[in-house]
Amino acid sequence: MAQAILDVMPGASTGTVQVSDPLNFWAGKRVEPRQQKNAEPVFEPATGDCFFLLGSRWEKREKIAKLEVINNGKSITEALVDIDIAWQCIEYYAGLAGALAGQHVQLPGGAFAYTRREPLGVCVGIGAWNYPFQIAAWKSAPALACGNAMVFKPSPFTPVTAVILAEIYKEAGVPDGLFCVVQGGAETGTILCQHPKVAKVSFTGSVPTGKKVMEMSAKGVKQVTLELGGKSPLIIFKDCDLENAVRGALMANFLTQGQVCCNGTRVFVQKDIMPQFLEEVVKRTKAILVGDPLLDSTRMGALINKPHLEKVLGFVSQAKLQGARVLCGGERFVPSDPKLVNGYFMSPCVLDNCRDDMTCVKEEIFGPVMSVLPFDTEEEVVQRANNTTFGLASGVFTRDISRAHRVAENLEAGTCFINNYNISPVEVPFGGYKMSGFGRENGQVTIEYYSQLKTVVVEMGDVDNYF
Ligand SMILES: NC(=O)C1=CN([C@@H]2O[C@H](COP(=O)(O)OP(=O)(O)OC[C@H]3O[C@@H](n4cnc5c(N)ncnc54)[C@H](O)[C@@H]3O)[C@@H](O)[C@H]2O)C=CC1
Ligand SMILES: C[N+](C)(C)CCCC(=O)O
Repeated sequence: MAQAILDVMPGASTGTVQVSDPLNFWAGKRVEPRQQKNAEPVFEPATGDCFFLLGSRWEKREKIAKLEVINNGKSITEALVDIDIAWQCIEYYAGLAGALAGQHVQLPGGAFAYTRREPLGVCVGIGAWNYPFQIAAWKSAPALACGNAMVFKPSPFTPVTAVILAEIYKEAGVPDGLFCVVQGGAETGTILCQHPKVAKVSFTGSVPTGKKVMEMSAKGVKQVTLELGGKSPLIIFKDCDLENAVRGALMANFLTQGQVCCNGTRVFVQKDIMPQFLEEVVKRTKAILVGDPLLDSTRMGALINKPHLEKVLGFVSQAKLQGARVLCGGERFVPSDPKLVNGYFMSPCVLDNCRDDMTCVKEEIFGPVMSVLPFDTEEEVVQRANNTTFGLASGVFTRDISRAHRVAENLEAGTCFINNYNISPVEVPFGGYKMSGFGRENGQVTIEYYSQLKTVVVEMGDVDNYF
């Protein structure tokens, strides 16, 4: 089954593919053309081509990415990466499915026990709108690999691409009902969390909703994974490679229009290098091309909706009132293309003169707004970095290897990036400390969150009876 799912995931072409094709994850392997296995190809009348059964995987990748752009507003460049991360995730858990194993435990007198890793049953996935396809893959791939069924509810703001994932699974031969998508908002989510036949809920979203999901799940003693918000620190020491630190700060703040839970939005910069850092980061931020997210040249698309754009702009206004200085951006952006004039675009913003007690530094903005804060010493910055109820991610830029690992150890966060930020290889666990949630996605450990362990105890002799 896992192999069948991979056969229809985007990324690789059908037929024999060239080893030299760096974009092809099946490089060098023979992949059976899908139409040989399925006699009923589905044609797309609008374009005349056959999307799911005949189009090369490479074309599918592009089409799903375009749908994700329309779904979410992020740039096509980022959407393509999201689709790649999704198939990599499915490939990874497809591989792990065959590696699920128990333990054999020898007991006295020839008796022994063994453990079996068993599915939980029906798992519910509830997604946020910022990575719609990727979140659906991050939740469903380990769930299905562990033998569970999943009912997935995307955010009502981004209902489209989770359905495409369901179609891919179906085409691969996943039985009806094993991965279902239900649409809806809070009411639908509530029904799913309260349903007596649901064994587990994996939720990605805000802290307030996460608390509700946990409360509802507690009533049915359901397992929960919570991937919630963040206000992550990025610490830049004066001994860093400044060029890379600036790149890291941009990666930490401006992906998906800044609507990323693990973003490093509190950028602590050691005072000695503050002027150089600000000059470079502002220059680079001003150069970010905002506009039509379907164009290859665009680097930042539109925010998710009008109320959210207004909320983010409101954070910038409040920051100004509280004494922050806007070094660039922070305004509604109207592209010259007439068809985009009503879009929810804003110019990416760098705030200087920030203090730890400002709202922009304390609260999750979930938009393209970087707050820069000066610091003097390592001890001081670690204490300030940890002074938050969140704990999703963190980052440190330094050339001092001892310092890097010492800081990583002392930061209260589920991830610490050293000399990089916001990369997410499927092999490594992702999840929060403190109010950013618990449980993990990605990595081998996620198997633990989608399976349960049965112990089987085997007696080889007589029963030792006390009565
Ligand atoms: N840690 C992580 O991996 C991520 C966390 N987030 C967080 O998500 C937030 C933004 O996403 P939103 O979609 O606005 O969050 P949200 O919490 O409003 O909604 C998330 C999902 O929960 C559903 N929902 C809403 N009320 C519910 C209820 N009472 N019961 C069950 N489900 C319910 C929504 O329909 C949606 O599918 C940000 O705060 C961000 O930090 C976003 C992406 C990733
Ligand atoms: C892919 N990455 C690391 C940029 C973000 C993933 C977490 C999220 O869903 O916001």
